[in-house]
Amino acid sequence: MGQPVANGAATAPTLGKAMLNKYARAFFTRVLTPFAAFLIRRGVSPDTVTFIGTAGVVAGALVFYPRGEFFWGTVVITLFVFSDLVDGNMARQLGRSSRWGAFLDSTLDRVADGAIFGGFALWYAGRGDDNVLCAVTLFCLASGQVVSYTKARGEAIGLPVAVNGLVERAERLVISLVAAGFAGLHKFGVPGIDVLLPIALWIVAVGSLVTLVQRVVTVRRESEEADQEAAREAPQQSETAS
Ligand SMILES: CCCCCCCC/C=C\CCCCCCCC(=O)OC[C@H](COP(=O)(O)O[C@@H]1[C@H](O)[C@H](OP(=O)(O)O)[C@@H](O)[C@H](O)[C@H]1O)OC(=O)CCCCCCC/C=C\CCCCCCCC
Ligand SMILES: Nc1ccn([C@@H]2O[C@H](COP(=O)(O)O)[C@@H](O)[C@H]2O)c(=O)n1
Ligand SMILES: [Mg+2]
Ligand SMILES: [Mg+2]
Repeated sequence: MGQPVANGAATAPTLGKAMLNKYARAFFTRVLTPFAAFLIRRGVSPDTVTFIGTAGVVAGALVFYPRGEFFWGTVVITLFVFSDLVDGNMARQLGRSSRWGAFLDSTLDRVADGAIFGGFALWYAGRGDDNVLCAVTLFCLASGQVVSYTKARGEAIGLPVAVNGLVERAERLVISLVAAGFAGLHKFGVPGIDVLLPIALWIVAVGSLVTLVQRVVTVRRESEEADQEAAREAPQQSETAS
């Protein structure tokens, strides 16, 4: 989120970036920039794209996934999820990247993620009938939200949080959605392929846990360094004042 950018190209420090955000974002920025420019010419605002994209993801996840329609759910979600890359691109082309936009983008990311993993959980709690996978899915949902929270809270207390970790949002989505899309082919007669979704959910669960530990350790180190720095500066300031 929120990286400083110019002409649609990310210029943020890449320290600690996970693989997709580091490499795929640049590619999709190039691909999606003409489409973002087209929407701007049609008078569409970045906020509209953010809202419509989220609504599409939520609808795709909650209409199809609880019924076990993983292929069609993933198709609908995939059509809308790239709006998350288009809205920021539009804001940057317009020179209108704003704090409000950053807040809206991140907040609605959490809503979309909740719907995707909530849709899987509803399936396993219902006709999918698997308590263990329901629990793993709920862990994916909760840990993904906490992983994002660690960064937001760390940054809110003035720390750089200079690590993104092993599995950030793009990885969580790509692993889960690609697996769900292929697993959905089971309904079209492809045998055995439905096992991909449970495998993906376990990978996302373990990866999110590792990422959470990476971020907590980083915030602890950064906050200790910041507190020590503040303690060193405090006596100097009182000497200057007296
Ligand atoms: C046989 C047929 C099967 C059909 C299968 C169809 C499969 C298609 C499947 C999936 C496509 C999935 C695409 C997912 C794309 C995700 C794009 C996206 O939204 O990325 C968002 C991400 C982060 O954006 P932000 O910076 O706006 O968000 C920040 C983030 O949420 C932070 O969270 P944290 O990481 O901390 O947990 C928050 O902290 C922060 O607040 C928030 O603002 O954007 C990126 O990272 C950019 C990279 C995107 C890379 C997309 C790669 C897509 C790659 C491949 C998809 C195609 C796969 C096709 C398979 C086809 C098989 C037939
Ligand atoms: N409605 C919006 C959405 C996003 N922004 C800005 O873009 C940044 C996120 O970029 P992505 O490529 O990850 O979408 C966000 O931090 C905002 O600066 C906006 O202004 N308005
Ligand atoms: Mg976005
Ligand atoms: Mg986003």
